[in-house]
Amino acid sequence: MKAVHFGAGNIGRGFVGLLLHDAGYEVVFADVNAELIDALAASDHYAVHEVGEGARDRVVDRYRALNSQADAAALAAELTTADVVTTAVGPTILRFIAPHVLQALRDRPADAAPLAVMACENAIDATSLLRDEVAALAGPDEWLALERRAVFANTAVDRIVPGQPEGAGLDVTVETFFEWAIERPPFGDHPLEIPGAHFVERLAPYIERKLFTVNTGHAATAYLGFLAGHERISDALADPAVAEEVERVLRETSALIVAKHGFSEAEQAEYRATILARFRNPGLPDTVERVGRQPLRKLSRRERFIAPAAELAERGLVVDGLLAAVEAALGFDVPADPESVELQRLLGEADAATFVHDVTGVEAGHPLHDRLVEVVARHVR
Ligand SMILES: NC(=O)c1ccc[n+]([C@@H]2O[C@H](COP(=O)([O-])OP(=O)(O)OC[C@H]3O[C@@H](n4cnc5c(N)ncnc54)[C@H](O)[C@@H]3O)[C@@H](O)[C@H]2O)c1
Ligand SMILES: O=P(O)(O)OC[C@@H](O)[C@@H](O)[C@H](O)[C@H](O)CO
Repeated sequence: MKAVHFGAGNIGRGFVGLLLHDAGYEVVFADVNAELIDALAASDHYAVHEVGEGARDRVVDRYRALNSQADAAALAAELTTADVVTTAVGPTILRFIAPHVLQALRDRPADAAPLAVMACENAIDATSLLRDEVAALAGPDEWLALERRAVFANTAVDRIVPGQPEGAGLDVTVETFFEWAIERPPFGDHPLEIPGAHFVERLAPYIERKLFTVNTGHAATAYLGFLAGHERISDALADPAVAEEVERVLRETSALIVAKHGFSEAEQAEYRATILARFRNPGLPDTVERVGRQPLRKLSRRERFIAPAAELAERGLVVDGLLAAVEAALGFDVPADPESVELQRLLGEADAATFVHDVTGVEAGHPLHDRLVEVVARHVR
């Protein structure tokens, strides 16, 4: 069994690659970072160091590594005989992966088992997004012939893998916790066997619970922590003023998760408490800059703040904490992050209504719209 995994970064090496390896797959890492790929190719293993209760070290071996930009022919050959394709590159990069997947479907023998494609990104329906990019590249006629050569399954992945310190090499430090939920129905009678993953009939409750609890809480901690002058996520949450605000945000998104997906209040409260304990893990050197990265993506319509706030507002429920977190995000000014630079440029140039329209995608007339404009108006310069 062979899996080609795009994105040999933190979650790629520290989670998806590890679980595929443990499931018995020969993993082929594909990445555009030449230095990383050369280092992976030059080594025959790397270690995943867990931190936290019950931590143990794991070794990933029997992998190969390919530069997906410089060595497209070798990548195409690997894809032709792969069973599984996964990605962990970031949702905005999926369109660059689509041509490789299309080529793989074209090159595969018509009678080969369908290629299982799973995008492991923090985004709702990320695999569907990738499939739509592949279908658009193919065009309707060719897609009709090719689509049966693949199974596209949406997934939700959860494990905090911080940026790795300088000099760590290929090894990755991760938390002990992990969850990988995969849509079951696309596989029909032939589900994959990945012991670390669980297969679910409907992914929406899992991805929304994860994105609107873990990632909403994480991003709120990052933006509020950044403004309070904290560098690490664990330090930000040790600040009572930040912790109180983050808990307020999570009470709001929990109201939505419980109302919409039928998790009980007790179950959701326990999930929330586990997550806050994970953020507080002092052994995890996670930073507000990593967690707050790409603020424009995080402020977009289907993402961790605006999606739950919009649905809560539609239901007439409280969104004050989420709006305070959105306001904190507007203060994320990190020169090394191109989206932060762009955010600050927009705040300097656009009027509040244009900013709300262009960045959050919330339209005039929506119950959240005017409140967002009020928030942004306090920050446009
Ligand atoms: N780190 C986490 O805690 C975590 C947890 C769950 C989900 N995720 C999600 O996983 C994805 C990756 O996050 P990460 O933290 O591993 O980021 P990362 O920056 O560490 O890794 C991303 C990797 O993708 C590579 N890449 C970029 N463009 C590429 C391309 N065109 N083709 C192939 N590779 C390409 C980069 O070189 C990099 O090695 C994101 O969607 C993130 O939201 C991250
Ligand atoms: O990866 P992002 O930028 O979407 O979000 C940053 C973090 O919240 C995220 O990487 C978490 O660590 C992860 O989602 C935990 O499962």
